[in-house]
Amino acid sequence: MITVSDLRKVYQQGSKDVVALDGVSLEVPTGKIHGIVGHSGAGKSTLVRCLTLLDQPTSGTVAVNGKELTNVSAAELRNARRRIGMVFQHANLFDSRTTEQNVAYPLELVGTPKDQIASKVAELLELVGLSQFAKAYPSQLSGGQRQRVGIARALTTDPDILLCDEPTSALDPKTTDEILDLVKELRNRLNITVLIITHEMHVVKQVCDSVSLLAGGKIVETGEIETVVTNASGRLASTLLPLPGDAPRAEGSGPILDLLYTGQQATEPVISSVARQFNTDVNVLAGSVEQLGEQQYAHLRLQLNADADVDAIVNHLTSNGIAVTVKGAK
Ligand SMILES: Nc1ncnc2c1ncn2[C@@H]1O[C@H](COP(=O)(O)OP(=O)(O)OP(=O)(O)O)[C@@H](O)[C@H]1O
Repeated sequence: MITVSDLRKVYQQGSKDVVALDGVSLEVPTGKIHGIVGHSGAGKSTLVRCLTLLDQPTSGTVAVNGKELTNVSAAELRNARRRIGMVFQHANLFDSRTTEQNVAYPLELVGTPKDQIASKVAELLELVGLSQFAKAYPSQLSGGQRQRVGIARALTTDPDILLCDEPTSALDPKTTDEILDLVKELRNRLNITVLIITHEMHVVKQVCDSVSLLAGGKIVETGEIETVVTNASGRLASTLLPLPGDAPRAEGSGPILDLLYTGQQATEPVISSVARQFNTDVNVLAGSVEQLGEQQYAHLRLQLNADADVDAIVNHLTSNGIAVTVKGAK
């Protein structure tokens, strides 16, 4: 488990203070995969640097399994850093080292005996599916394979947390999915806690149990995927489950409703039940149905008859667990 409490980072730029992190608090339980998304300048890189203790936060704490990593002595810093394994956008491998030598590097740095290094490296290469590439050099590996080496290297210290900073941003869609599948498999096998910093919503959809939106150095929205996707007033719902951009324009003056809901409700005949019970036509203006993790989610934009009883219909839908926003009539 990682617990971030009221983390602040203020940089000095000349006489000006730049508040890069403005009271970030976050708790990710053991074995969960949490995504952190945000636009450029939101504070993602600063958060990564503070979590990996490369940068000292101005205030606030970071704790792994209840043990505080911030404010440790210089002597303890190295051990504290080992609790968090780091995966970067580019694997940053040594070109002159083979796969196994790259993975061995962090263990050599701390003087691990050679036989222990050999068995640990073999175990990790097996885990990431690269045993047959142990003697290959980075130039002989694909981008996805290089990222697997980076992941194996991040696991050499048996970290409690795997912190992945834009891990798939340099990869094509197929390789992205393979790496995300690997991250999920590692979580399942090692029960490791994973934090993924990303600007790709696909990553969140594919692999995350929960997500936070970072903006202006603050977490402005956070929660389990199911909660944020069906929170009609949140910013993440429409980003995770956008309607097609070329949705047909509404015609007439009938009210327009946006519906967000999950698998359980998706199996109910929502549209026909509204039409039947409330005696209105229901025109589907746009729709998006997606599988996120194990669940199916739907986002529908409907137009009703001008004289439809909107309040009663909204009540009916919300009592069935569907989040509804009335977009007004056009
Ligand atoms: N060393 C620094 N000195 C001064 N200001 C900084 C420093 N590092 C970051 N900042 C500022 O802090 C804010 C957050 O920057 P940060 O790099 O963390 O954002 P980001 O979300 O990672 O953006 P990107 O996705 O573009 O990398 C920005 O306003 C940035 O200018």
